[in-house]
Amino acid sequence: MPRVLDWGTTVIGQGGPAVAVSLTGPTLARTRQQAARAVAAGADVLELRVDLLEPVRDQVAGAAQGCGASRAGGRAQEVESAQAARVAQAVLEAVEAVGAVLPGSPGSPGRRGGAGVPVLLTCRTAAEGGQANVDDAFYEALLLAAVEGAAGLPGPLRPVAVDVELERGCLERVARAAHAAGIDVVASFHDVAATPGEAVLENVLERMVAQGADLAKVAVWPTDAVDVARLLTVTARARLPVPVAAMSMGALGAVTRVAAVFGSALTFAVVPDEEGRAEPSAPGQLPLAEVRRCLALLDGR
Ligand SMILES: O=C1C[C@@](O)(C(=O)O)C[C@@H](O)[C@@H]1O
Repeated sequence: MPRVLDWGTTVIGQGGPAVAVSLTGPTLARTRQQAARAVAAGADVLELRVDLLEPVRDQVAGAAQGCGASRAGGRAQEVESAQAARVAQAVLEAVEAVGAVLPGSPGSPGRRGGAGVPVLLTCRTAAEGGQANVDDAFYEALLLAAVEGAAGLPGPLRPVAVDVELERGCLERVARAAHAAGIDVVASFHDVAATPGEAVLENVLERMVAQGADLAKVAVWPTDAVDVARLLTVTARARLPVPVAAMSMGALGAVTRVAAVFGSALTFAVVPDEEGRAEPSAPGQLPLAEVRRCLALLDGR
């Protein structure tokens, strides 16, 4: 049996998939509204997609310029980590802004307690379909600075987990720092163009575990139903010591977001805004209420 993750009000890896809602901004005010709506709609996890937030993107854009100039001047590393620290500061301000609107849950004190719905901190890189156009060294420096800063936040404001892309090459080092800070690690693999073969997907999951993942997550693009079936097969067969989350993107893959029997421990849904507009963080995400209904219908127990 894989380990169960205790994320305060949410348990991952037990009793069907937890439902996450991504906060996509782009302004901090909008992010706060999205958080409040998602909580009211019953989200189990809030994913803060900082790569989509204007204040963070502004800092990243400034950093890219600074790094280009510093490379020419030969002080690349020093300037890069100073820039990463500045971006991390913008990330932490967003974390605090969201944490401040979450209702407290007096029954669950402690490190993962106070704030009710747990927050997953994600900075998705451009190569994986996100907006953070940073190189691998910068990505690592940013995550390390963000984790270090997050460790200093009061428990109720602290993200319960940080997302780390396997293919950016820093999972093991970021996992070590995150664990020292009491923060779990969601290892991610994204293929926004295709669904790799079974052996590749299995290898991805194994590498995630070997490098310190607490949750192993893959999101891939299907070109036909066989791709979707393959992802579900890999998910169902996975025998890992940690929970697995797997989703096939787009309309074709939507079934993977609502079919609990294959064993995915986490699914992503949207909560429409006051005008009924949904802002998915990836194609194929369905409204939270429908996801809950499908999960109950297709429960399989
Ligand atoms: O990794 C994932 C899954 C996802 O890509 C999806 O397909 O729902 C959405 C992302 O925001 C999240 O970080």
